[in-house]
Amino acid sequence: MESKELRKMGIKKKSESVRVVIRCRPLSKKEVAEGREKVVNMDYANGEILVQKSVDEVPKRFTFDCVYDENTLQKDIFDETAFPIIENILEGYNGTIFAYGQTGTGKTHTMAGVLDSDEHKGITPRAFETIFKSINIDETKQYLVRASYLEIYKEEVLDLLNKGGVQKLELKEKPGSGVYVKDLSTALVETPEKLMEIMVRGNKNRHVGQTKMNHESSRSHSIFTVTIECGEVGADGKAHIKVGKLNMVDLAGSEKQSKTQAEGVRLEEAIKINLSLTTLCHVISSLVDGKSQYVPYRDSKLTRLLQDSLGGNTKTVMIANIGPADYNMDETLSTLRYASRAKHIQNKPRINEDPKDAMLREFQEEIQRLREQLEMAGGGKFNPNGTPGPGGVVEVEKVVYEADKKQMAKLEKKIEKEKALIKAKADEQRKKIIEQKNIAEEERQKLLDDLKKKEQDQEKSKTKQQKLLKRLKNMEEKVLIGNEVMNKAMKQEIELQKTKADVEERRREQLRIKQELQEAEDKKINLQKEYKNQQEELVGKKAEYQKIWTKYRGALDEKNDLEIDIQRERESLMMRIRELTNDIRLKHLIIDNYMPASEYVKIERRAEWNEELKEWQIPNLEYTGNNIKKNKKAQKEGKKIGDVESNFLYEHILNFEDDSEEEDYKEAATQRVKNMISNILVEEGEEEQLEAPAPEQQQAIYYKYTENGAEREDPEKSKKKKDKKKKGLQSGKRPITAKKMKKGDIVSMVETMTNAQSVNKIESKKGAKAKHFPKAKGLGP
Ligand SMILES: Nc1ncnc2c1ncn2[C@@H]1O[C@H](COP(=O)(O)OP(=O)(O)OP(=O)(O)O)[C@@H](O)[C@H]1O
Repeated sequence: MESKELRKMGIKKKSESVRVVIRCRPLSKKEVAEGREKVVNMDYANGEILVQKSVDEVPKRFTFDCVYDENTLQKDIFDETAFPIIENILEGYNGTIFAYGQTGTGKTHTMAGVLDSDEHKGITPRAFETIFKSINIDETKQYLVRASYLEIYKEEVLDLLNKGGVQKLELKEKPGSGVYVKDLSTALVETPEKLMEIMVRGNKNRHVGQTKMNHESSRSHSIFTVTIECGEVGADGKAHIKVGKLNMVDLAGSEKQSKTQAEGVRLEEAIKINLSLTTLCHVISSLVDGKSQYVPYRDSKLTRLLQDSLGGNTKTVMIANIGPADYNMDETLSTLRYASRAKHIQNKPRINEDPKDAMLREFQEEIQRLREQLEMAGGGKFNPNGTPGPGGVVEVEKVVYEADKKQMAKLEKKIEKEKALIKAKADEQRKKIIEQKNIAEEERQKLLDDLKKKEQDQEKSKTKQQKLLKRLKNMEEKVLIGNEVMNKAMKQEIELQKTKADVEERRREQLRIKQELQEAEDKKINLQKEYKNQQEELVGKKAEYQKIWTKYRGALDEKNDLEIDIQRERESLMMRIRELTNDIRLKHLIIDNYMPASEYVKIERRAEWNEELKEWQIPNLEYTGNNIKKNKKAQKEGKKIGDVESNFLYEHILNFEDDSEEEDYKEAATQRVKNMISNILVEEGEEEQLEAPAPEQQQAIYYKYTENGAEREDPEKSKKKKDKKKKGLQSGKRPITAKKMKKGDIVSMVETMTNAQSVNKIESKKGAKAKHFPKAKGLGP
């Protein structure tokens, strides 16, 4: 059904994919000589290609509408791939056949081939023949065929048929008819031979050059276009014109500079070629990924001219040419990937019906005018069966054309005869005028001139008739109509091609279904695999989960145990902290109340941390205070000087009733307090002396303890006091608390001593003096 009718019925025309076939050329002689390996394997029956560099590599698999290996005949690839498109062109569709691929892979061989070889000629010359065969066997239609040939060289559009030399042309766009080339030469053709002539002429103008990869490399993209207009009677009984356009495109090949080693002009060409091919790939990608709003057709002349063929209203076949050799594997894979993508491009082919600018209509109108003029000029009846003319019934038009041919032949003879008759008549009359004797010379001349003019006018009229006739003949010759007496063999040939194409179409359909089924099957298997994997994964995960759960439970128990342990430890630490805090409070109490702040600072400043023993140490302990005294005593008694214990407390804090009590306490007390409160006090500035100790010179510092705390005692006074003590005199100022103290009971001693009330009482009694000594801190009332 026609697209117009479908549209009227609100049915949208179905879209169809770009058909993609692959052709692999044989290994070249050079490649064989170099020992190149074949990495491409083709399965024609399944439309499959496997690319594999080595046996242990997983092959890369691609499927296409059809795949052709190196043994494929030119005729077969034409019949199966190009013929169906050509059939559609004659029905008013636009069609594009384009060859794409790396340089030197056989694009030109596929499209043009060897023009003068029946066996090796390519798609384009075969298309010429088929077009005319198809026209000739159809007696019910009128056709007008015209051709143009252009190339895109370094991003310039050049007219290959321009008689005045190659000319740069501009691209224009017309709403409705799309992109076209302004002022491109068009040749009307009536025979396949004329098309061939045109092609050969155009090829001479093409940019072809030698590269490292191909000794006759196309340096430009070429497009040979054949436009076929067809007049026929539609279902409505009226004549309609359909216009089909066939583009045969031989692209320049993509090339890697590293391989072609192109330089200068060749490199310049290669850059432009690669740029436009990259744009072509971008166009393909944007058409296929479905996300792009924008398709970059305008980024190159090539894509602009192919706009209708890719994602437009054209039936398109892409022939992707590849090489079989290992060293081209990357390019082969790249071509196959793009070809694979191109399979998904959707076009919406439609029949071009009754376009306003159909040339055939202009021809029909002109022919009608010529007939009428000839008739008026006495040329006889040109339309014996009425006036079919433009828009008339083609069936009748064909009869008219046949009648026209006879009429024209008759008219031609008649005009020739009439012309001869005019001349003969004029000659006879001229003779008579010359022979007349009774007229003046002047009058004779006038008669002769008049005769000549008449003869010329008559001749002119006949020449005009002849011109009209020739023009009519020419125009009618261009309008092609099937020939009833057409060679039976030719008809059979076309029929055979049609049948072959039908069979091929069915085979492809089957293959497509098979591929779809295979894809569905693969998907199913993958899903099953995935499902199986998921099930296995689930079992694995369950076991893992169990493991983790057990671990978690264990960890939880451990955490609880730990928490209990920590709690326990915390409690014991708290106890320890309490103990220590109490201990520290005791130390503070002792320091604050029994040691002047200045002395405390001195001791603190001199204290050193012994990392090894993890304790604070005061250097030169043995050379200080009572130790010296003790040492002296020991020396006097002839004893050896050994370790001297601090007797600070003994000497300055406590007074005991007897020696044994004294000794016991001394032992206990020094153990607990000796590191905190040393009895070694060295006057500031004595450090140097400490370096080289002279015990006799060391001056002991003494403290006296009063109810108000500790204060430094004058050494002289202290000496006297000691002397007194020696004499058995009791000091009246002895601390009351010391007397009450039990052995080792420091805390009770401190508590007694620091009883807040008594301290307060003392403070209130002593007033300002008490303030010079720190008070016991941190103890409860
Ligand atoms: N199928 C084939 N059978 C035999 N020979 C082939 C085949 N395909 C290509 N060749 C040969 O390989 C060579 C290169 O082919 P061709 O010129 O057609 O490549 P191309 O793809 O058009 O290259 P470029 O892009 O450089 O123009 C030519 O000599 C051609 O005859």
